Parts: sequence; structure tokens; C-alpha cells
Amino acid sequence: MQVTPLAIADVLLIEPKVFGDARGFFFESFNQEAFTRATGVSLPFVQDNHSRSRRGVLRGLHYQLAPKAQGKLVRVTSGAVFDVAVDIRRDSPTFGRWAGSVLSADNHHQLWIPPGLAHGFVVLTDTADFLYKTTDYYSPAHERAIRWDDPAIGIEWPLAAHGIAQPVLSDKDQTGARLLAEADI
Ligand SMILES: Cc1cn([C@H]2C[C@H](O)[C@@H](COP(=O)(O)OP(=O)(O)O[C@H]3O[C@H](C)C(=O)[C@H](O)[C@H]3O)O2)c(=O)[nH]c1=O
Repeated sequence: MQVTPLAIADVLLIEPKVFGDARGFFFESFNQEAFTRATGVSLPFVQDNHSRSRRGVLRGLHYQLAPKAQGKLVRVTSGAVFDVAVDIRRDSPTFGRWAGSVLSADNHHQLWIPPGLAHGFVVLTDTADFLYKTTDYYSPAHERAIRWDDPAIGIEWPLAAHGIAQPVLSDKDQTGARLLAEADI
């Protein structure tokens, strides 16, 4: 397993060891001991999630307030997404900064996104299956959203390059997301 910090130091790109042969491939998509040894993260995971979306769907930027903040270990098992974490920890030296990476069924890459960050992704292929583990349970009362297009964050979503004129958002992400400067964090 190769672990690489991104532009936000504790957002980690994880490249698992993949065993390919004439039948296809095998890799350990999660191993608690190996994950903790490679990342230094020992938080337990309590929930697995799976969403499927079509090209242009953008889910996010979402987070849960303390004490229900979720760490997320995210991956894609079909298609490809551009996955983004945003540092919304007021005391962080990278407050307001974003970090992104393409996660795909082909590259097997995963991202570790620590509790306290906002997270989202846009789907780059006809469909994408997005699977992730979280370190705390879903709590609607603690869930908040930040606008995907907040100019103060300036995420460089690769929309045009993938023929996406306008992302497809949920009603909640259309109307309930705030600018970082006005967000409840
Ligand atoms: C997240 C979640 C949702 N739900 C229910 C609530 C809604 O009835 C339905 C769809 O939820 P939502 O539209 O919030 O799903 P996403 O837009 O994919 O939300 C996720 O998107 C971004 C990328 C994230 O990082 C978060 O994990 C999460 O906010 O599933 C549950 O029952 N449990 C859950 O853990």
C-alpha cells in the first residue's frame, strides 16, 4: 500500500497493492492493521455506504458537525469520479484549501478524508459506484453542506474536460448549501 499526502496534509491518497493475473485482479480493499500502520489512523469504521450516480452528478460538499464528524475512506468500484476534500477546520493552516484526485475502478485509488473536512465528488463516466467507510454514524441533525462552486474555495472541477456543462445536484445541494464564509462549521 502506497500512501501520499495531498495538498491538505492529512488527506491521504492510498494506492493498494493489486495482484493481477490471467483471471483478473485481487486486492485487499481494506485491512485495519495495514491501514493503521500505513496511515497512522486508528479510528474505527462503523458504517459502509454505497452510492451510484450518472455522469455529471455532483454530491457534496458535505460534512457532519462535531461530535458526529465523520472520517471517510472512499473508493470507486465502477466508473470514475473526481473526489474532493475541503479543509473547513478553522484552526488548520490549510483552512479553505481543497485537495482532489481521480478515483476509478481502473486505478483502485482510495482517499482518506479525516473528520472535520467537507467532501464531495463529481462523476466523470456514464455511471460510477462510490463506496466508502465512515468513522461515525449518519446524523441528519449534524449534516451540513457547502456550495460546490464557492469562489473562495475555487475547486477546479474537471467538468468541461468530461463534457459536463452543468453538474446535477440534489435539491438539498441546490438550496441548502452555504458559502464557506457563512457556513456552520
Ligand atoms: C449519507 C446518508 C444518507 N442516507 C439517506 C438520506 C437520504 O434519504 C438518502 C440520500 O442521502 P443524500 O442525498 O444525503 O446522499 P449523498 O448526497 O450521497 O450524501 C453523501 O454525499 C457526500 C459525498 C458525502 O461525503 C456524505 O457521505 C453524504 O453526505 O440516503 C442514509 O440513510 N445514510 C447516510 O449515511
